[in-house]
Amino acid sequence: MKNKIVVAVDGTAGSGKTATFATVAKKVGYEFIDTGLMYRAFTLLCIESKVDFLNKEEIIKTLVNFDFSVINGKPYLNGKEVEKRIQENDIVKFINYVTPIPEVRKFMVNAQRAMVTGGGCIEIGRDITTVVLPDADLKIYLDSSVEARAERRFKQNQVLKIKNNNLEEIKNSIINRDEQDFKNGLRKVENAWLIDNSNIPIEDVVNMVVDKIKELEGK
Ligand SMILES: Nc1ncnc2c1ncn2[C@@H]1O[C@H](COP(=O)(O)OP(=O)(O)O)[C@@H](O)[C@H]1O
Ligand SMILES: Nc1ccn([C@H]2C[C@H](O)[C@@H](COP(=O)(O)OP(=O)(O)O)O2)c(=O)n1
Repeated sequence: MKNKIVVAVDGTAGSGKTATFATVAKKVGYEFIDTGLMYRAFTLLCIESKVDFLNKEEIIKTLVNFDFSVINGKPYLNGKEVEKRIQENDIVKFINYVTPIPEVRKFMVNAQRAMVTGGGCIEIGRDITTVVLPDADLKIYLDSSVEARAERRFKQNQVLKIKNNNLEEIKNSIINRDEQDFKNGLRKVENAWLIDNSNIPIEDVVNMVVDKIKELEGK
């Protein structure tokens, strides 16, 4: 009888967390939670509520109107499906005003912790191995070079037909997001497994992780 485990994943913007671990979750029959969607959806709510992003109180007050759910793998904001909308450039432009606010992070951390009720779950983000799930059975820190991540995001945007897709701008945005993420506490904790996938095909990373989960389930 295998004992399903809790997997916590952090990593830099565009390193491949979603694509890699959504596939891993499918292969091992685990639930997959992408906490970045929550921050993106909340940023969208702030945009729609026309908040002044320089006014932290206004952003914090908006939390009372924030109703987020994931149904059949798609994110919903106040009952409306927002999967593509929250990948648009305006979200990336404003999200760094939202993610550093302690009251916002406290709200999100509580919600994200409550989503994991036991083994059989993979949760990804920036503070999962450090704050949300510090006692996870398996902790992974995924990273890639800025160049590799910019190239991938550029190609991803082409597929998604994201407007104003510019490689140099993406590279600068990744550098800015990294800076903000590190300020927000993104780091590799001692007992996390570092995977640098700059030159490793996604299929190989998926297989490495699936093997590790199966090994730990058997323990
Ligand atoms: N090991 C890899 N090699 C090449 N491309 C990858 C690899 N892992 C992920 N990608 C691609 O990189 C892009 C960004 O991945 P994504 O999962 O959105 O990153 P994140 O969730 O960390 O922001 C996607 O197009 C994805 O398919
Ligand atoms: N647990 C989390 C998850 C995401 N964030 C931040 C990091 C990013 O700036 C935004 C969006 O996260 P997301 O994972 O969707 O970003 P990328 O897909 O990696 O570009 O939210 C966070 O601060 N804490």
